[in-house]
Amino acid sequence: MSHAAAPKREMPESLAARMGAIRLLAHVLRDGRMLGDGASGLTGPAAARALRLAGLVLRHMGQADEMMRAHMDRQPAAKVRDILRLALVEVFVDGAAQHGVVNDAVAMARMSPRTVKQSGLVNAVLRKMVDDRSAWDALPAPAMPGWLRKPVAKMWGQDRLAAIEAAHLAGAPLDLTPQRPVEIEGAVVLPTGSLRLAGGQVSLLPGFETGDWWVQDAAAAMPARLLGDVTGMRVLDLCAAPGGKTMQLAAAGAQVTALDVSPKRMRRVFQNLERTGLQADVLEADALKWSPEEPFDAVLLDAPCTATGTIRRHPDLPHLRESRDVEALTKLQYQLLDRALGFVKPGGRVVYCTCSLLPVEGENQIDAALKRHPGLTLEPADPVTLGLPAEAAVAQGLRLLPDLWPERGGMDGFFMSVLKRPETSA
Ligand SMILES: C[S@@+](CC[C@H](N)C(=O)[O-])C[C@H]1O[C@@H](n2cnc3c(N)ncnc32)[C@H](O)[C@@H]1O
Repeated sequence: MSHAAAPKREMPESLAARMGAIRLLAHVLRDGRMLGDGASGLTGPAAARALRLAGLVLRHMGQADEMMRAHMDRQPAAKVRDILRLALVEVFVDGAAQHGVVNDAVAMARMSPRTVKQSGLVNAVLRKMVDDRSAWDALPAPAMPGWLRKPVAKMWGQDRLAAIEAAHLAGAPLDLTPQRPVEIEGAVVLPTGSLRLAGGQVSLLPGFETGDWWVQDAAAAMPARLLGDVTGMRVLDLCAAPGGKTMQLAAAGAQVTALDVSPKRMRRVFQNLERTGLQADVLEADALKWSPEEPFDAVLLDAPCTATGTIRRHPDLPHLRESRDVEALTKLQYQLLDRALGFVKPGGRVVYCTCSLLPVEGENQIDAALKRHPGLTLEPADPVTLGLPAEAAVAQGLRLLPDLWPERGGMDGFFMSVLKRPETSA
């Protein structure tokens, strides 16, 4: 007797995306890797959906875990926990239909020998939890980890902290820095000159192939602008990759040297320059060891930092960073700042910036540098002439926070300052 092979049934996209989201959660929470580098194992719309779901879980994980603690005596194994987290967030935050979510959660638990025994538990506990909306609604709003909340609340107060955390939940729009006028349907021109879109596939937008613009948050586009007219100036972009600020400076007419220590990230600088047709001298070097043959007119130092100003677009960050990262980063920042100050001519300017919410990576670095270097001065930075809210002005420069421009969709957290070397060496 011959048997015809059973036709292979295609997995529905919703289940494939949920499985992809579970893989992404393991990638972040257990492997300590960043979201968004293809770890879902999917492509196309299912990959995008998996990424969105994993991001949603990472944003609301505190609430999901609290809900599980209230309904379960013992916490299940890591993968089962992720399956339950995803289901809770899909039902309570994303508004997904309960039965589909529960069925897929049970199906996912059954798929692996390590979790199959817990599929009954997933079914029973999930049915109870998804029926308990009032318990979910009573949970406190998602919050940043304590090591981040404390310094933010101390510096800007509880109300500002709550507004920043709300901005993180709202996510981020897509901002573009144009180098020439470009028409993109649905794009709004921000007061700072960036173009803002709700989202979309970047490579399909008009002007991508021709390099008319590059993706850059409106806040990230501000540090290079602090140098004013750079036409013909020799500017060093220190810590340059992937090259957002290099492109801005080159487009503004500077003779740019772009330096970064990471070969992988440097490839992005080359690709970006090639696509936009802009020019810069590109150097792969460690700024702590390298020295220029001739000092520069200006240096822009976009120092490595906790990147906590970008949590809106990177919900994995609070799960990947720890308070102990801060000490090593602040040390590297002041070393890099001292190097940058040594790379400019007497009277030359150094823009120091970080995409961090933490004053120790921003305001405090400038206070300390002014103490370390007698004769070093602060140059004024006026937010209003750049199109920013007046409240962005602080003693050390400009402080941008994610809750600024709430009606326009916010901006990344950023700190920036302009320092001027004395005309004569002390
Ligand atoms: C915040 S990112 C720079 C973003 C970039 N300025 C832009 O606008 O696209 C910080 C960069 O510092 C680089 N970096 C870290 N330590 C460095 C060092 N010792 N020397 C040179 N670059 C370094 C990292 O490789 C990373 O690309």
